Amino acid sequence: MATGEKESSDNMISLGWKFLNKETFGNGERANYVNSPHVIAMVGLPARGKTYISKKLSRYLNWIGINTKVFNLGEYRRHATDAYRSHEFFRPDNEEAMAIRQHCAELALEDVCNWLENGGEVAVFDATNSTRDRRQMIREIVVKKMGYKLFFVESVCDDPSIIEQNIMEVKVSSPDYRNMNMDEALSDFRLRIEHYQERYEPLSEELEKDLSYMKIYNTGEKVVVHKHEGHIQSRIVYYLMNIHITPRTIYLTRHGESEHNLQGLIGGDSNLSERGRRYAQALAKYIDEQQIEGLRVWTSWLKRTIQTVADVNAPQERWKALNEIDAGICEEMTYEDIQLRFPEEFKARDQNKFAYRYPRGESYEDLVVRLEPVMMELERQGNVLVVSHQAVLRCVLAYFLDKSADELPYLKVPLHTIIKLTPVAYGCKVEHIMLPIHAVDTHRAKPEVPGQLDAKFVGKPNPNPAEKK
Ligand SMILES: O=P(O)(O)OC[C@H]1O[C@@](CO)(OP(=O)(O)O)[C@@H](O)[C@@H]1O
Repeated sequence: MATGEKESSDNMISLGWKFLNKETFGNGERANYVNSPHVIAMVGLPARGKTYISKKLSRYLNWIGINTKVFNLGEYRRHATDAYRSHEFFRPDNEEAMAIRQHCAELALEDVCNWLENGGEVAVFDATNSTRDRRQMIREIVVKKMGYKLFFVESVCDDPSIIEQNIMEVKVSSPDYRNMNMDEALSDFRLRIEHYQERYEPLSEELEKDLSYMKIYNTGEKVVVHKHEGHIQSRIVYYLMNIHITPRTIYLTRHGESEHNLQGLIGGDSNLSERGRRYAQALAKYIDEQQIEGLRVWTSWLKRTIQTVADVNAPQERWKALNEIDAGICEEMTYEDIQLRFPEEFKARDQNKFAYRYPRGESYEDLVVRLEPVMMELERQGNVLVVSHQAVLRCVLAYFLDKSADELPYLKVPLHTIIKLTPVAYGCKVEHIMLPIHAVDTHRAKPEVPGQLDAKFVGKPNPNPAEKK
């Protein structure tokens, strides 16, 4: 069987809906599951979390292989008008400013269309789009002229504490307020909201019955979905129903050093090494000291992760989906074994590590598909410690840190290190906590010449490599 093929029809099941529009994987291209380009247009008053939703949604869609880009109208406006001229600029009766704002919206939509014409799949139009006229204009261009799908996402929020938090976290540090002190910026921003409020027309079931949209009230307290169409829109609705903004922390770590790690063997299901066991104890102590409220612990089904959390005092769940990448015919070999026995395979992996699928095994791309339900559940949870493996945690990190498919398989996830992720504003704060127990380094950087192996991995061929499993 040629590299990249998977032998059975369970392929269709395991890779699920990705197969709707594309037959092959492992060929260097990512899945293409968008039939026609989509525009997701945000709706809502300022400080309702539209940019947060846009960025988060775009990160998720890119991670699952849908080429997505955010177009933020505020940036076009800042570009068109050299400096921010106070809330007055947003008064509905300011005709000069209105003309500039209309022009900026047209420019942004032009860029949206150009981008979608050139291979983009989903464009997120991050603007207030708070009047029916504006939404009509978007519909004329996006649906009638270009023939794309259009889906509105409205964020409705009347909880003053959420609005206040949003203003403090992101608005006062906006480039608009570069030359203003915080109090001035705050009161200016509140007046800006009032100007929008004068003309704000929420999406209406009676008056805009032909539009496809979803409305999210108070960051998810209630959700209304109207005429959503097709696969992508269902995914978006499902995703946005699962996310929350309650502060929490996610801790990621690989298992302690394993016996296989010591021997340079990939995959398998070995026990922890002596140093690995010491890491397990140190991890339990660290977690205990942190006093993390409501912590849950997730591991894979493999012995090395389960042993790593043996002394961690918190409820535990095992996820098969967190198991390490299946290296197929290369399981329990060293990189050197693979280079010697399957040189073409070894080289092919270096040429496109994300898409490369081990014969009878998996690719990183497969891993992302397998991990999608885990990430969705992670979005719903509070504090979680995820104990998994090098390849799996690269995929998890790429999701949180918005890394591309090219960067993903080379992200560094060293042994005996806790990676602490805390959501902040539009992204994630990352801290690396290295516990002081030495471990081997299993990271293989992208070689300059595909198939090349650096000294670190040479000289320990496995005397008894596993035959095909
Ligand atoms: O994709 P590469 O860089 O080969 O890394 C994945 C490999 O990392 C290893 C260690 O070499 O992970 P882990 O020890 O976390 O289970 C292998 O099991 C796995 O095949």
